[in-house]
Amino acid sequence: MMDALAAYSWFGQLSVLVSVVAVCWTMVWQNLEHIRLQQFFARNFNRRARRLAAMVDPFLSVTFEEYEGGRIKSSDAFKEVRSYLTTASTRDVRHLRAECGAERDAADKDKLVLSMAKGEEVAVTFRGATVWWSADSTPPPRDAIPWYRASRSERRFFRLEFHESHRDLVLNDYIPHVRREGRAIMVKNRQRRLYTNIHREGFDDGWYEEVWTHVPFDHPKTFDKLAMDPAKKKEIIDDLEMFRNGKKYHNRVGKPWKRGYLLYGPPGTGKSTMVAAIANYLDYDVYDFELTSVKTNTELRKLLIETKSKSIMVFEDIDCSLDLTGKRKSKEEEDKDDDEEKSADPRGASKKDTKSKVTLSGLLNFIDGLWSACGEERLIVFTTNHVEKLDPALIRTGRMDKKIEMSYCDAESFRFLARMHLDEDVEGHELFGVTKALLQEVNMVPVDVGEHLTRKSVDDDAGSCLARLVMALEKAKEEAAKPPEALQAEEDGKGVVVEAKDGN
Ligand SMILES: Nc1ncnc2c1ncn2[C@@H]1O[C@H](COP(=O)(O)OP(=O)(O)OP(=O)(O)O)[C@@H](O)[C@H]1O
Ligand SMILES: [Mg+2]
Repeated sequence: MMDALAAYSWFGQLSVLVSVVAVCWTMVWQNLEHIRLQQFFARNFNRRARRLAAMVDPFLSVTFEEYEGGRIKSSDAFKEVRSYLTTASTRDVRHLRAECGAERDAADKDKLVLSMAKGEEVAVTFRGATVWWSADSTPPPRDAIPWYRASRSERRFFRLEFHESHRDLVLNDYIPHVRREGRAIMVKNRQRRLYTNIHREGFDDGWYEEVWTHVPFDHPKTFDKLAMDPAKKKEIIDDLEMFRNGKKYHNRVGKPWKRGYLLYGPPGTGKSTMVAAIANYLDYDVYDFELTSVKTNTELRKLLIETKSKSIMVFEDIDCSLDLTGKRKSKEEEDKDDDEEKSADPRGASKKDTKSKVTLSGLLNFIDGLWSACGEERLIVFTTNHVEKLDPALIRTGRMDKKIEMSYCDAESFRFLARMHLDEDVEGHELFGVTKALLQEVNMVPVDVGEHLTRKSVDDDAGSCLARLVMALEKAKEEAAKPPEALQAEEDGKGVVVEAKDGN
């Protein structure tokens, strides 16, 4: 009994002692050196845990995700890795993805650009070290923003795995090497594209919607096939050259690297052709904005975000696409319009829904608002037949930096077109001088001059083509002499642009 009591009292003292030590320890831990002590223990524990992990799994990995951070633009590193793997992966991988590449010559026509498919893995040896690449994806987040394409698609990524002993080699040398190689392959395989924002029926499966659809861009027109004043042509080429090499300049003055071109003139004077020549000269993609298919300013901005650098954004016949003749609407007026449309009779809804609500201010913001600075090296080109209809704000310097008038065929352009279409020097021909003289008196657009100079049968030669052109010009001259009402009626019937020169 005594022993039991003694043991009980001993345990009681021990528990008091333990409690005191615990309280003291807590005080010391929390108040005195607690930060350093915690770090000391944590460090020691982590180091041991890492050593243990390294013994079990000595491999490290780097992930290259398609969309980083805010997921607004796909990552350059991802694209570079994908291109790099087109060559690195094709030998060992069993499942490949095939895409068409650039067609530089006939031999390239049948070639495909191959890359590894999802779920595949490939080993690559770099300076004696073996690394492994794999391609995979994760499903999109449940809270994806419904309208935003990138957030609705699966999140693709490449994973690079390597042994810990190659850490410095991989991070300092191999990854930069992959990026360089990837960029070089991208340039080699790049196929220029013509994009349109007109949606294709049945292509939006409700899950993955592209705002732009594209076809390969292979327009044959170049500057040396475009008839215009040689000095003017040189000026444009010089301007494009300065723009292309203007990275440093734009950085220095703090300007977004973009430039606006306004091409104006009568139908058939080569405005669209000039866009093709510029795209071919700069080797840029072309985004053809069909504004009548863009329903709101937000949609217009979305299209802008999805365009790539080194591209031309074209707005053809801008005066027809939007009502730009009126003054800019105030915010209240725009809101009122919105409310009216929302409360509109449902029977009229389909008609209202198809109407573009892009406003002038939306377009002005597109050209030089904050969002216009995302991406670089981009030309914005407007074409119009009626420059006088455009709001001055739209074409002021800074928005449209270069204004190019495309005009009727003059003597120099005629010489150029005759040589190009007839493939021979016709300056010595007796009808050459006659045609030149008639072109001084009558306005004819290059498309019509070219059409008359085109051989229509195997029996056609330079003489018969020139004779046809002379006849057309003489007819036009006669028509020009008629009263304006009669002339208008005939023009409407023919659809050919013929115009009397001033004073004739
Ligand atoms: N200056 C030119 N040099 C060479 N070809 C030309 C020129 N102008 C027009 N053409 C030829 O005429 C055709 C029509 O030209 P284009 O479509 O570029 O005219 P446009 O000014 O854009 O007309 P629109 O205002 O109706 O859109 C093209 O096939 C083009 O080859
Ligand atoms: Mg055109």
